[in-house]
Amino acid sequence: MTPAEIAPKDRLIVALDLPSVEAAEAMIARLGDSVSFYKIGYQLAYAGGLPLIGKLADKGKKVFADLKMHDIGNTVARGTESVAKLGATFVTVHAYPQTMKGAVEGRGSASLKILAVTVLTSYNEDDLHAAGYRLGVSELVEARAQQAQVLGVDGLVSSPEEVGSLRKIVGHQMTLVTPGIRPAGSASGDQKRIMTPGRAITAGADYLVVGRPVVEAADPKATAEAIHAEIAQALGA
Ligand SMILES: O=C(O)c1cc(=O)[nH]c(=O)n1[C@@H]1O[C@H](COP(=O)(O)O)[C@@H](O)[C@H]1O
Repeated sequence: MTPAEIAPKDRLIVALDLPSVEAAEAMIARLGDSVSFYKIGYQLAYAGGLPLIGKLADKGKKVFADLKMHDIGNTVARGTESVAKLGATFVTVHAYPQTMKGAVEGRGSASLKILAVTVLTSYNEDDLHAAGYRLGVSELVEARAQQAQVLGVDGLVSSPEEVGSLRKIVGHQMTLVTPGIRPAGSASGDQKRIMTPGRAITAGADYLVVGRPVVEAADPKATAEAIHAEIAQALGA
């Protein structure tokens, strides 16, 4: 499937940032058919949530295993080899050359797609500087995207602010996934580089990751459906 063929509703990835498998299953039941793609990250994975990947896949849902791996190349390669057996569609690694190379090697011929996290959406220029980087956000995102592309990584995670320039660099060869999504009026929380769903899609994102605005909403299903409508409108679908 080319990116242009992804249905508006399948472009929303709901982050199951919840404290237990029970809480995640209750949220999945509330969202029902409205959500087709889920993300399992630190909070749920470390609370016993990894088997949910296979369970969701068996029900026809897609799962993004947001494990943000970063270690010596061999460890990342062997870890990716294990993740590839869980049934996930995407897995994240941090966009360091050895890490990305290890993940691509460990994935081998499996269908799992490797996404490289460029610069976290909670970081701005000052945060990068404090972490010891000399490049600014857009320069570092672009440099890492170029390295990821050369190493055979499948997609990039960035804020929607960088998606336009990333598209120019990687074309449609790589999948662009953007967290830092905030429907108009919702709290930004710890996110610093944010956009509304409609603007992120217009900027060129393939998939939007949304956590708290959906899972903490009074009506998560209605909120997810409103995001779908905004995505469809932005696509002119
Ligand atoms: O890899 C990610 O998904 C990710 C990368 C990034 O740069 N920023 C970011 O927020 N995320 C994840 O996306 C989700 C965003 O959640 P909310 O801020 O609650 O919408 C969280 O699960 C984060 O771990």
